[in-house]
Amino acid sequence: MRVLGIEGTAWCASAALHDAETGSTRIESDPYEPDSGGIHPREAAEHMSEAIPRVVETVLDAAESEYGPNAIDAVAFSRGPGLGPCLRTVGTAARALSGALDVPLVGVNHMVAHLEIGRHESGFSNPVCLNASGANAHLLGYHDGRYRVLGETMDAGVGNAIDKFTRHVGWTHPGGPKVEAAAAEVSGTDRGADAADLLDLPYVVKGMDFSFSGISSAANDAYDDGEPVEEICFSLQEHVFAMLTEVSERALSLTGADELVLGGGVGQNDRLREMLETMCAARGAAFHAPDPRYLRDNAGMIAVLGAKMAAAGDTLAIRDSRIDPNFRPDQVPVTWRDDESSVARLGTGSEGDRESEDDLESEGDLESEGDHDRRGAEAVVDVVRASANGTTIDGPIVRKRRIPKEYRHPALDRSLRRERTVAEARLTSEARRAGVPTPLVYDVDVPGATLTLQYVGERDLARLLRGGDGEGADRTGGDRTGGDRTVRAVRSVGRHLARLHGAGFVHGDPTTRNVRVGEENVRVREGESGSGRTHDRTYLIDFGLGYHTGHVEDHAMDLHVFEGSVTATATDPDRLIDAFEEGYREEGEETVLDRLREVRGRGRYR
Ligand SMILES: C[C@@H](O)[C@H](NC(=O)OP(=O)(O)OC[C@H]1O[C@@H](n2cnc3c(N)ncnc32)[C@H](O)[C@@H]1O)C(=O)O
Ligand SMILES: [Fe+2]
Repeated sequence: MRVLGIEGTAWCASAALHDAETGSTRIESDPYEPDSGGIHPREAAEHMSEAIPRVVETVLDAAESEYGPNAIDAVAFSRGPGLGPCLRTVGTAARALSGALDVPLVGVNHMVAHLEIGRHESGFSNPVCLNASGANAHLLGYHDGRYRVLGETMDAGVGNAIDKFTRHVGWTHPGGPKVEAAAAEVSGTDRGADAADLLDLPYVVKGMDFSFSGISSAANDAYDDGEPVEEICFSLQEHVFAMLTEVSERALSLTGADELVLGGGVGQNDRLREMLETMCAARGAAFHAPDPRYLRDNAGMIAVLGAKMAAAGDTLAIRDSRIDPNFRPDQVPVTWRDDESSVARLGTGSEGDRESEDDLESEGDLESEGDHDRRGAEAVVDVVRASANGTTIDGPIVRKRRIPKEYRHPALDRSLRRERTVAEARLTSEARRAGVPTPLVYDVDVPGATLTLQYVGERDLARLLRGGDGEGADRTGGDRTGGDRTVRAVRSVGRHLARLHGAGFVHGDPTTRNVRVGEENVRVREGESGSGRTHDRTYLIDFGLGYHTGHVEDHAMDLHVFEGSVTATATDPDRLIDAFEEGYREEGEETVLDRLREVRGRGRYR
């Protein structure tokens, strides 16, 4: 199968021919280069209408001279997301060509193409995908027929966030390569590792979501204040890419996946690639970054995915082929994958750390086996048996140490570990005072970034979700189905978050991994059969990203983060999400739920 791909979502007019049999791809691109400032939508559209026919013709001519008159089996085009006027030009050209050549039309989601090209090249079966492009920044993972958004920017795309600064400085689009070159002047000297070179900029991650609006403005302010532009560029990269690397690691940890692929134009940046590579190496995950010509916008990725879709029969009738400027990656039914398994691999044995922890517990040999290590996304957790903990504390304890992250600038790393250790200690206790079950905090060692905490629960909610019906059924006494057990657990998480918000702070990272679930004995009520009864207690842990805030938006984000982690990993997310929101409604404010719906529906392509 040979597919003609056409790309033109914003700045790059491009056509490509991909031959699925030989694997060869020929790409012809013509970028729009504004004389000043950023992308002007009207100019970009004008560029597309001139350049698209040209690049298509070049590729078609080459195809015909190589393969003869019936060179093309399908025409694939990027349907969105992107700038409407640009997309319309591409759509019109693609429809006309599919008619003229009498071959099927394939509508490709540009963001899914950015991620599939890495999967295609690497041969990874089920990676977490980081899309770092101009107008977007997503973490995606395949689950139950779609690429789910595990995390994403809450405002600007990563490239746009950087370009906003370069526009302020007066540099032309694209700004990313210029920032990289300027930053290299700092990191090229050994001053790079020196704390003095790193400007303090906002670092905002919320679970696997993140925000760049504050950092762009702070970088602009630093420039206006006379900070050297190289140092701003260096600090901007260190912060922005560390945020992306951190959320990628959290996604690997949440899903249990051990493969990461990179996509998008910002992926051409060496420092970002280096950070991701370092992070993956440290946790034993495989990492793949495609060749730069497949990272920046190009029609090769459209043709490669187009060929897979066409082979799966996933083609479009002309009347259904409208473009979609807000086309989200999770709207695309994935028809072309033969591997149906989910990116979420918890409980299948590929994720050693949590698995062995739970085995240890279920065999009831925590005390006899002794100490046990676990490595989460940011900390190493030691479970210490009761008789060896050297205290009078009855029951196992955990020592949780935030380990240095080699990928991060040392000064940034130190301050994050310190801040989060302090926040966790403080908010874990505050939450308990607000009536939310949390571990007792026995000791805080701020310089060592280490907390000593009570061991709570038996397993995390992520594992309970994966366990499905079988797991909970016989462990909960009167409860018939584990499904009900998980529903009750998520409802209580809703109540817990409402209480935190009522007390004036957010958890910051309420994913299913940060909820522990354990049985608790309750007294037998009169007339009830059976010798005893237990019910579940759900604890919130890991308050390191929490902070005090009364903003409805921040409260809604907490709910969004939790729902994101459920949607990405649960088999029947809708029921769970309803229960979670019911729980929140019981104790929280309706305005927060209204805002949550707004956050969810927000188009983020700016
Ligand atoms: C919707 C679609 O039009 C859009 N595509 C897009 O933004 O082009 P893409 O090629 O994926 O990414 C361009 C961005 O990539 C940045 N970029 C290019 N080289 C870079 C580098 N060396 N370091 C940092 N950023 C770089 C540019 O500054 C620009 O912001 C998208 O994928 O979001
Ligand atoms: Fe792109």
